Amino acid sequence: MNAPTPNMSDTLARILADKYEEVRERSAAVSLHEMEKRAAAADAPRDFTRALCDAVAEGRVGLIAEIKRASPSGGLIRDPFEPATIAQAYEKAGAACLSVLTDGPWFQGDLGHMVQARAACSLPVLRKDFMVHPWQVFEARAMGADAILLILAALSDDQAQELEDVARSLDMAVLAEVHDRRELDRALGLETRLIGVNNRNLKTLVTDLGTSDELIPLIPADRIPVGESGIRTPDDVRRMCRAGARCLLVGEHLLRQADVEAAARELITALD
Ligand SMILES: O=P(O)(O)OC[C@@H](O)[C@@H](O)c1c[nH]c2ccccc12
Repeated sequence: MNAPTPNMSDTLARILADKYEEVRERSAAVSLHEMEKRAAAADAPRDFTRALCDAVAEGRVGLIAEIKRASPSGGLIRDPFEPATIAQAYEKAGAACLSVLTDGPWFQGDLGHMVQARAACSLPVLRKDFMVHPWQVFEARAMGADAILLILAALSDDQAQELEDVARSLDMAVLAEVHDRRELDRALGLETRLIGVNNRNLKTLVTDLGTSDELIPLIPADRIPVGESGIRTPDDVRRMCRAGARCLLVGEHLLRQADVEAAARELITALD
């Protein structure tokens, strides 16, 4: 388990260097075998992909609403920060799924936030973290996660395949995230139908909705495109929809509003 060589001006590389270290420490404290047992004993997963498809079939935006306290680009985003209350607001607004940041050093996230959010509602929940080792996938399921994110820019083909296989063996959904054509081609080699196009470049942290305009039309019809990051307005939602994505992952804009529920509803109903 070797971290890619960090180029210190590259944010993703720096995050990954910390993540490999974290996984090394945590998997020394709890063995892979023990984590597998905990995953097998967890509550049944909620169907993440189905929740998105149902929303779209009903004419809504399939919103994956994100819960995070902070981010490297946005700084402290919400304070006070109450994952359970936010989860309930998103559910009331009609969100299809949740995404909860669990990375500590860079997002002030915690697996506890995910546990609190999931317990407070009936929505399927994605563990948003930098997954590099099967141990983390078992840990995610053990703590209740219904889906994981696989960031192609952070993984070799073999790693992505191995992590997808573990997730599938646990009946979890996989959101494969890309931000250029090469990564898209690699993601299409996986079995998952959920292909996320991240408008944020994880090296520079700059967002550009043009990334979705370019890549979403290239996604085959048997997959489910998800537009990710930098989406703020009903116009942005319609733009993603014109590109071909009716499923969207939105965080910062919603979390900066006093009335999270109204803000989520505004985006979910933007196609009406
Ligand atoms: O807060 P935003 O700009 O609405 O973006 C949400 C989500 O797409 C973003 O948090 C994200 C997408 N891919 C990631 C990978 C790691 C960390 C975070 C992310």
